[in-house]
Amino acid sequence: MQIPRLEIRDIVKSFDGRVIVDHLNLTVMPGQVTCLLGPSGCGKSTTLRIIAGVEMQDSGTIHVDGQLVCDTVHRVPPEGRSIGLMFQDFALFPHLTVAQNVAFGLHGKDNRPRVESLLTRVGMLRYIDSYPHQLSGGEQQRVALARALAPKPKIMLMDEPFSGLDDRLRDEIRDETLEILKDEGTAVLLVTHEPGEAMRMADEIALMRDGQIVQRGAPYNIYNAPVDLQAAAFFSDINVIHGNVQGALTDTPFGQFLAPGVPDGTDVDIAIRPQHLKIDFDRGGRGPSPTAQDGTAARGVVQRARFMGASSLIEFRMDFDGSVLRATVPSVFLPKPGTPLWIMIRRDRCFVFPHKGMG
Ligand SMILES: Nc1ncnc2c1ncn2[C@@H]1O[C@H](COP(=O)(O)OP(=O)(O)OP(=O)(O)O)[C@@H](O)[C@H]1O
Repeated sequence: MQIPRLEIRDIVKSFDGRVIVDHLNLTVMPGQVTCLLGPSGCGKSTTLRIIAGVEMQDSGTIHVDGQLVCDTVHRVPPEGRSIGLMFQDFALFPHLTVAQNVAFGLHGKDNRPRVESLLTRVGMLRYIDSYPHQLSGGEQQRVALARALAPKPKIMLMDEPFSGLDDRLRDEIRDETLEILKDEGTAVLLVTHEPGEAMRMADEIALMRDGQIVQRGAPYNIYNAPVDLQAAAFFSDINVIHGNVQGALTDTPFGQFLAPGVPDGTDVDIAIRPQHLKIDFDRGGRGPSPTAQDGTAARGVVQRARFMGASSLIEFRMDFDGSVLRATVPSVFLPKPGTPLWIMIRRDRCFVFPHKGMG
């Protein structure tokens, strides 16, 4: 069995009596990109700082390639952990040239050929004698990557390193950065609060909430099989329909939904992403005749329709209880407010959870 490049076990960290990292376990395999994804304040940066060795955990262990680097007794200092850092606040030194900044990553050794080869790798060789203020944000980011790669780290920790860049440049730089890190076989642990960024970059997403990992998996699985309503809602706007279970089934205005294993009498939330609502015409009030997979159609009236470029966002007020549901459809369709339409919910695209509220 392959040894994880990074393994953290049962890490706990409190500040002022408040638990910020709560028995957290995480592994990253060589060449793998794992994104620690979660809302602001859930403890992502603290976790990364503990792994880097700039913060000390209260309990738990960290192993790199099977070697213990930190428990509560034994502690390898940050520079001995084979860990590279690209943090938002870990900027280039303004008074040093590009070459000197990269050489800093070599622990100050003035190894010109190695500096040149790193700068070539990130496409920045021609700026070797420039100063940071002469570079754009994206160029500075490339130099920061060269500096972080210089000591050949086994693991790269990245804390929202691209958030200062504008959208188009950010996509370009992060794709390039990942390609380089994968080529080098570096394991990457990247912190972000943006689901889109995590899905784009990660081999595996670790979804974090209140200091704990609530779900781990490939982006496709996390998006399509969320562990609870909050996890579903973290990735997109979400529609929720309420029901109550009787005999493993829930009756709703959209027909019956399966709720296997849920005890009778349990209130459930049925969650569906806006792009998975199916819309059909009114046909003089008769509506469509849906298939078994679509369940029953329910009528709503368009309250608002917004053109969003590739798609339209349509808000319906539902006849059955006046609630609002949102659908996204290709933007060739932009109905007028007041238009009656019928909505169906695809059974294979919705998630049924026991009702807990959104916390
Ligand atoms: N040194 C510290 N002393 C006291 N509280 C701290 C310290 N460091 C972090 N915290 C608290 O721990 C909580 C989690 O912070 P952390 O920076 O890890 O969250 P995060 O998930 O990275 O959030 P963000 O995405 O906003 O950076 C916050 O409430 C923060 O105020």
